[in-house]
Amino acid sequence: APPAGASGQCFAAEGPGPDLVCFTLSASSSGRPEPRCFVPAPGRCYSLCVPAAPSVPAARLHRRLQQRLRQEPFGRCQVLGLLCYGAQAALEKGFLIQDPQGGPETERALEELLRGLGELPPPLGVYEAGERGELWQCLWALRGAGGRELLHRARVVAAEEPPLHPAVPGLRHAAVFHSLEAARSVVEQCTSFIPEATAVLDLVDKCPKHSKKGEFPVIVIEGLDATGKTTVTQSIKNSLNALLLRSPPACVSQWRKTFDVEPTLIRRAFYALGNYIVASEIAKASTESPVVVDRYWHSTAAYAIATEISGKVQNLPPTHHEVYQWPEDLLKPDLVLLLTVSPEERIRRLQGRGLEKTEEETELEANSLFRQKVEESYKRMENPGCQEVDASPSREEVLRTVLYLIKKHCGSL
Ligand SMILES: Nc1ncnc2c1ncn2[C@@H]1O[C@H](COP(=O)(O)OP(=O)(O)O)[C@@H](O)[C@H]1O
Ligand SMILES: Nc1ccn([C@@H]2O[C@H](COP(=O)(O)OP(=O)(O)O)[C@@H](O)[C@H]2O)c(=O)n1
Repeated sequence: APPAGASGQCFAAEGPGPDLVCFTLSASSSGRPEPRCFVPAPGRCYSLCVPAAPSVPAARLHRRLQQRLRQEPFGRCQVLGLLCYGAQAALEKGFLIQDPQGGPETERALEELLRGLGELPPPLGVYEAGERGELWQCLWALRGAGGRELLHRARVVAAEEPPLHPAVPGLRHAAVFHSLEAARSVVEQCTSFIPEATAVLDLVDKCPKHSKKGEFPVIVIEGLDATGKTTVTQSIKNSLNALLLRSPPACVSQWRKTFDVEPTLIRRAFYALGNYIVASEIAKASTESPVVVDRYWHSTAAYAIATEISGKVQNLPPTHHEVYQWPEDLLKPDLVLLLTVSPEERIRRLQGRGLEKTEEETELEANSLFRQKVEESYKRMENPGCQEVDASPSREEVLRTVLYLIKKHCGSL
């Protein structure tokens, strides 16, 4: 909900610069300081937002806007992610577009972009400085024959940062799925424009529902890229005569590149379904031998949370939040080990693998925040939680530690 005392809407801009900037829109001044730096003169500032409710058409519209705003003539603008509360305090997701030059071209291009979206395009927000330097937002609905109608004009005043990041309440429906049905229904809505969605659903529907674990232990290895999951899971497989599985499973991995370019809602639903397919493989395999799994639900949830929650680690949902709870209808492993290494060691290992040798400093900074959020989300997972393993020592030593923990938790094998 908008922060207490907000009499209109609240805006939270994301991106470089301030982490979460909140503004209240109100008919009269609240006496709070004016956000003077919001539109740097002689620049102009605009907003475009679509409903943040978990709907496939809205998610695709957001993605379309994002792609168009990366093209010309918007190259000279700074485009920031924007979360805002619209009518009836419903969360909206979109973009704040800052044009440092402030000519008429950007506004014309934005109008054209919106008109190109077909019927009922989202309104265009235009920010204007008032006579005394105060800031106003005008919300324009685009009409036929090049016309537009003013829907709303309101004063922009600074607001306090809300106690919860605005994306937190919607996470469970927009990115972190807690049931097969929830993920399935999203992918089902995509069959008309993603042919692979039908193939994924066919595989899911062939799996027995509510798979039960066999008598052998099931161990999941989690961690960021290059923390040593492949190395450790291979070694466990050899040491314990275990079957090695991974999520997403081989049968859907050829479709990853298709779903990876889709909006969060669709992409995360695909990975969630992958976990249910793996669950049925685990159920079968664990009647015959120990099973080791390279990534599972904790990866799907932790990456989804970390990408949806912009800004600093403190913006993550608080500990014990419902997003950190294991889905009730997904087979639970006996033990989940989280491999962690220092950022420096992780980069050494990435480079050793011949990937990403050079990175811009700013990107590294963004990556570092992202990495921290993924790791912290992993650590907050519950029921089952992740047990952390320092994976910085040698391969042999890491394997010894992991085998010791498996014996301790799963008894003699
Ligand atoms: N304990 C370790 N010490 C040093 N290098 C390691 C260790 N474990 C893995 N590596 C190396 O680090 C790189 C990433 O490991 P990998 O197992 O592929 O990680 P992941 O599967 O988590 O991405 C590989 O080149 C691997 O050989
Ligand atoms: N169970 C899983 C596995 C991967 N993923 C996604 O896939 C990405 C990493 O997968 P990957 O196979 O490249 O990882 P590595 O094997 O390189 O460590 C993450 O960014 C997640 O977004 C997921 O959501 N759920």
